[in-house]
Amino acid sequence: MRTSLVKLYHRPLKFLKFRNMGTYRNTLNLQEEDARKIFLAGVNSVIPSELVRSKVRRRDNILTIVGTENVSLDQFTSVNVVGFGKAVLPMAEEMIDILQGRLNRCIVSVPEGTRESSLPAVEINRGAKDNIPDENAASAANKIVQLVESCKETDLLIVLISGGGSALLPAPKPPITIEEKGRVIKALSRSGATINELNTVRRKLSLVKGGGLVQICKSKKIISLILSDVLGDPLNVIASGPTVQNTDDAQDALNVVNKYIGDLSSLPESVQNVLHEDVGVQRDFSGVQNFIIGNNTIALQQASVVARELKYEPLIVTSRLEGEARLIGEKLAVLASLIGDETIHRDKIGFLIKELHLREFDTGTCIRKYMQEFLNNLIDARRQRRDLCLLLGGETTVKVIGNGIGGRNQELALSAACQLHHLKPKSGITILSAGTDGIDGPCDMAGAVVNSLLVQEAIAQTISPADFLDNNDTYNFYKQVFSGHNHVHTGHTGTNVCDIILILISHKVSHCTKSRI
Ligand SMILES: Nc1ncnc2c1ncn2[C@@H]1O[C@H](COP(=O)(O)OP(=O)(O)OP(=O)(O)O)[C@@H](O)[C@H]1O
Ligand SMILES: O=C(O)[C@H](O)CO
Repeated sequence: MRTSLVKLYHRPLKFLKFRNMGTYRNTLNLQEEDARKIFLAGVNSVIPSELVRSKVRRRDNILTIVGTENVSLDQFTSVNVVGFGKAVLPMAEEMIDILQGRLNRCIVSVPEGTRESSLPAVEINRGAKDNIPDENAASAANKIVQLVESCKETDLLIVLISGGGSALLPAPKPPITIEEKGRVIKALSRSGATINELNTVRRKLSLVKGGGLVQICKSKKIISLILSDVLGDPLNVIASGPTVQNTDDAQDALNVVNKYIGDLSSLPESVQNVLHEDVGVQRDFSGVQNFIIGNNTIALQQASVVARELKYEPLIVTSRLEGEARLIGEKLAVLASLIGDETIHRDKIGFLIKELHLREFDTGTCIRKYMQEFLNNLIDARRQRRDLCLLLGGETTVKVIGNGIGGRNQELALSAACQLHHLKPKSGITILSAGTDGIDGPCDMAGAVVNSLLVQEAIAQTISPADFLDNNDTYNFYKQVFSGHNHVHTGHTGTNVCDIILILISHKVSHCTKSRI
């Protein structure tokens, strides 16, 4: 299959008029272009079809998931593929191509508005508008359940999973209706339940989540290929773990509901009853394999390769950044300013990193060891007079109180820009924050890229960044200052592995006087 990689749209700098064009501004201009290239490299490394193509190989009738066992297709009577999630159509198309001559059926449940496919073999069902389960998604789930139930012991089932899979495979335990289940999930979500908590409840209320899809399938071999949109890739959370053995306690879902809703009597009786049920015994899962084929770490790693090619010293800080976007933006600006200073402030940097919980959990590295390595790399890079590129992945949050337009990435970036303006760092600093899905909040931009001069330039245009931040109107801030030049614009990328935040720090101290910046 041919894939089109994601492109960036942006107004070239030459059309913009900057005052005081000087060495410092030039450094920032270059950093901005580099930040965009590095981000794009990260996104393009997690394009779903490419991931399937690179991780699944077929030679004659031997199917290999790279880095694991080989499976002979000859041992199976038939091969079926099912998929649910925002990114599974291109994944399915690649699988169909790979399974040529061996595929029985392929059914996917994808969001409303998803494109057509040129492959007639893929049975596309569209539903769950705005990520809310509906009758269309329920009917898709029904078709998928029927196919999975019809699989024989000697069949191979391949399951394709990506973010949004929970809403696209709704099969509530009877007598709960789709509407009732949706109401409970919405109430929890509005009360601030995390995705881990939401999906704990979804596992309890569903026939197919929490390993339920395996439970209804007789096939001895089930292979799941998963594109993770959850920090840390917890298999039971991504799309609520339909092919992962359920290890929940009978009390877990009840605890979540108690925490956020409190009075269970406000819930439909059907939901109350199922919440009180025991978690049943599940079948043998030894023939089930769940593979993460793409995640935020992969995107950060590829971004760091390109950062190095662009002559930066890349330092991956974390793939699990969480917290209030504005606060995180401020802290990252302080961290960048400290790192950009001539003296290395070991204690202050260490304190900030701990405070931000920027640990590289993925490698299992303990925080002390990680900090030591981080500081050593930093000192080395400084000695060699190399520019730095810090890479972070994750997903921050925004409590929207204003009535403006924006998203967590645009808000993080503007808050960082305000802090940089306040701190007046001597090094050139550029911060990019953008969603790998290309959509930040309810607007058509992936995020924004800012630097240590942006706020000064906004103020010179009598634009107050604080007012825009307070009204959660960061989208319009960027539109007004330099006509949206600072936006990161990709359109829908077709993938989603959370957000990427890049911090570029020049080793050169500004030639401009402090008052200049
Ligand atoms: N005006 C705004 N300013 C800042 N953030 C906003 C604004 N409006 C919405 N948001 C934030 O955007 C988030 C929704 O963004 P988005 O649609 O990217 O969600 P998501 O959870 O990342 O979805 P997906 O799982 O598809 O990536 C909400 O959590 C909300 O906090
Ligand atoms: O579908 C879901 O449950 C979320 O996108 C997390 O994977």
